[in-house]
Amino acid sequence: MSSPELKYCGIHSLNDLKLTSSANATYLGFIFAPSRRKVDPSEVSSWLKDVADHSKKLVGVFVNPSISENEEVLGALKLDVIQLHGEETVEEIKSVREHFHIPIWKALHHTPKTTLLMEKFHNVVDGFVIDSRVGGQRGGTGVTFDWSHIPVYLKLAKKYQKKCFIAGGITPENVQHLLSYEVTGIDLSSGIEEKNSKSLPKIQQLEERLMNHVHISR
Ligand SMILES: O=C(O)c1ccccc1N[C@@H]1O[C@H](COP(=O)(O)O)[C@@H](O)[C@H]1O
Repeated sequence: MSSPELKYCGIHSLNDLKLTSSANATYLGFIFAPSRRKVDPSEVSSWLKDVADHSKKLVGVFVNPSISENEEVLGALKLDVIQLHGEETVEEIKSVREHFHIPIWKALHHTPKTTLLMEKFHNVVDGFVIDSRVGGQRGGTGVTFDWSHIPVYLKLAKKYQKKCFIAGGITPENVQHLLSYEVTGIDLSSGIEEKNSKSLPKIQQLEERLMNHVHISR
């Protein structure tokens, strides 16, 4: 089994960026939507100049953005991926693709309709992020969904040759259980935070567990 791709999301300070840049995630995510983790693109751009390692892929998380909102962020920051975490339509996603020509991941909340939505969106996206639905919250909830549904999501993503990240409430404590589903991507924000900031001990604990799991599985 190969190691899942890792994304650390909700980086919202220079210190968060320093900690996550020197860790082992491939992707770092920034929230450009209403959230306590919302960041300003020009601020992120200045933080990036302060970190030694620029090799991470940068993901911008948006909720129902207008093209001009996307333009404002992409004008200040070179993003590698746009993550759409709202109720964007197929037509809106197509329009984002045509404007920006970078990979798009659609976040879908785990509900009885999620597989139908994967079928609906697969032609216009490069990947899916499956997250928990908690009331009206968009993401960053720190709550897991019923993981027994993960195999269905992975199978569908594989059929359509799309990336599939599992999000929502993943922590160093539960990641080993998650790995038993042979997930292809892990996306977490709250689970590596302490007092609302990214925590080095939590990142280290999570990565140790990921490494041990891969080692044991060989
Ligand atoms: O993190 C946020 O505040 C957020 C706000 C609006 C949309 C998405 C958001 N985060 C996404 O939520 C999951 C991670 O959540 P968790 O904290 O690990 O439970 C991830 O997809 C983030 O991109």
